[in-house]
Amino acid sequence: MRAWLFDNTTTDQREPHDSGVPQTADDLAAIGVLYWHLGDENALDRLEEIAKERNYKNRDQIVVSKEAMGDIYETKVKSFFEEHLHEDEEIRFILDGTGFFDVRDKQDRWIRIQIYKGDLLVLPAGIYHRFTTDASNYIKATRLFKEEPKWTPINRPAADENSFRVDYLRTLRVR
Ligand SMILES: CSCCC(=O)/C(O)=C/O
Ligand SMILES: [Fe+2]
Repeated sequence: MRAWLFDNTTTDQREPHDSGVPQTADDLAAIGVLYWHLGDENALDRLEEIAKERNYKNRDQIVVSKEAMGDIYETKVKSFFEEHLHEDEEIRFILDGTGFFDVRDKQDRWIRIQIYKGDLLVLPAGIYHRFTTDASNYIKATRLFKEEPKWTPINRPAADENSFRVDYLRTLRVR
């Protein structure tokens, strides 16, 4: 994982958009974003331990690529990049490839998080975020869920009064 403040330019979303201001795992933890690098050896055993500790009961796999998605790839990548939240954690273990998750910090700036094979990223319920593939146009991930998947993305600003959003902001003490 590597993270930085997004530069807010409007060129292709798949470019790094690196402002040159790095962000650390502690900066992410301050907004409730959890990160582990599970490595190559024993990564799956470690994933099972964390899934047990955190009660992640369900999972599936997703491949985001032109090859896997065909004609819907570009539409799908655009929809992942709409600013949204979920009423459950978004939990992704990266099996292969790379991509960018953008999350809003307390000052409403975008932090861009580049994720790699062996990374486990957990976004809390209620955080505004978006996802894009990078220039490689390929990522393969395990998606984990506490219960049945709650897929529905709730876009900003419609989600501003959502109770999961309000609760999340309370945990940050910004509301
Ligand atoms: C690397 S997983 C693809 C992105 C995704 O599943 C999602 O829900 C983004 O918000
Ligand atoms: Fe999402």
